[in-house]
Amino acid sequence: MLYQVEMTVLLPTDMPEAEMAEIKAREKAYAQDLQRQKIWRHIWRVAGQYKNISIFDCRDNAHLHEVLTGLPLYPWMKMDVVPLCRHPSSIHEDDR
Ligand SMILES: O=C(O)C[C@H]1C=CC(=O)O1
Repeated sequence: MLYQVEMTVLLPTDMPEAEMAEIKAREKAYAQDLQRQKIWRHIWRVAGQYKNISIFDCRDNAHLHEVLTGLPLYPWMKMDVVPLCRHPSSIHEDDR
């Protein structure tokens, strides 16, 4: 199942820089691993904001929940999830 997820990152301004850098490094590794597994299909930066719009391909809602709550930045994120289904005019066979 495909999901559009909008993630807004809201880090506290008083978080020590070293801690922030360590969390962001773990986040990047986690995100890139999921992209290699084809679970995190697309990620786009929303211009001018600490926010991304992503497409996930998960087995079901529980799998998406597991993936999102596993994000190292999850405690500092606002998530907006939109479940997607195939558009009848799509030419992409892997849109499900
Ligand atoms: O930068 C972000 O949008 C937040 C987060 C999502 C993937 C990643 O590497 O960081």
